[in-house]
Amino acid sequence: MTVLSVNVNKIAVLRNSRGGVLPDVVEAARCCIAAGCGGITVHPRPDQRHIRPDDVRALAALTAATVEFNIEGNPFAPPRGSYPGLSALIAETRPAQATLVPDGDGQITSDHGFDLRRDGERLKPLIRELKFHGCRVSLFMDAGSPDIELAADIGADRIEIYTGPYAEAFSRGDYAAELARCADTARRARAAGLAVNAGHDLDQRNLGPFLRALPEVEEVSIGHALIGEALYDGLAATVANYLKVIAAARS
Ligand SMILES: CC(=O)[C@@H](O)[C@H](O)COP(=O)(O)O
Ligand SMILES: NCC(=O)COP(=O)(O)O
Repeated sequence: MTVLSVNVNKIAVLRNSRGGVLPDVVEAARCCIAAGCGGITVHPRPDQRHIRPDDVRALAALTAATVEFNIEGNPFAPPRGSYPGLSALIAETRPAQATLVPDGDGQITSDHGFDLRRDGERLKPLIRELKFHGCRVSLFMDAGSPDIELAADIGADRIEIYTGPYAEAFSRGDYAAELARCADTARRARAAGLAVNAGHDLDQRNLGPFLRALPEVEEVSIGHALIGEALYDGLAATVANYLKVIAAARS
């Protein structure tokens, strides 16, 4: 069954907007876990616009005996202030999975995958180090990328298909081509011995068609839409709704 990993970045956005401690990121994660999600995801960024290093530490403790913890980030981003760098944070907290994403600070969100012909050799030792810390390593990749097989060559365990273009096409009602591109990317990944994750802008409407077309997907990480929908329907009920969408797609 495809695992739902809830990204709680947006809880931290709301918390940081007032400079206090509420809403509590750990309490939100606890609620998602109690509702049945199989993982918690965070994307601590050097500018600490939302998830901070102490959030990562607290969530690592919460998830240690419950569900998978997935930390996303750019492994090339240098330490800044209390942000120790992705590798240091992972060495300290030992998450089940590290998802490497080539984001810069100037981006409002993730909007592209790796160019492994440019960055593959630089990533190799970092992937080795993360695996030494016991992490499964996933690389954020564009659907249709020519570099999928390279991800396996440099030691990654999984790819995460960037589903932003699919979600955008779905919202336009013209998504067959993007979905086929994602499905072909998943097929190539599996043929190269990689497992397949997926994420970005997935929601309760576009998730079902996506999963039906990609039976290989091991994990979807979903945050922005889920937290937004939870403002209307409640967090536990929204997580339960996503689990129903996943179960229906896999039945
Ligand atoms: C890699 C990915 O698609 C998500 O983790 C996205 O980066 C979320 O980051 P924000 O919550 O900062 O938009
Ligand atoms: N890897 C994708 C993720 O963690 C959440 O992305 P989004 O649902 O916030 O767009």
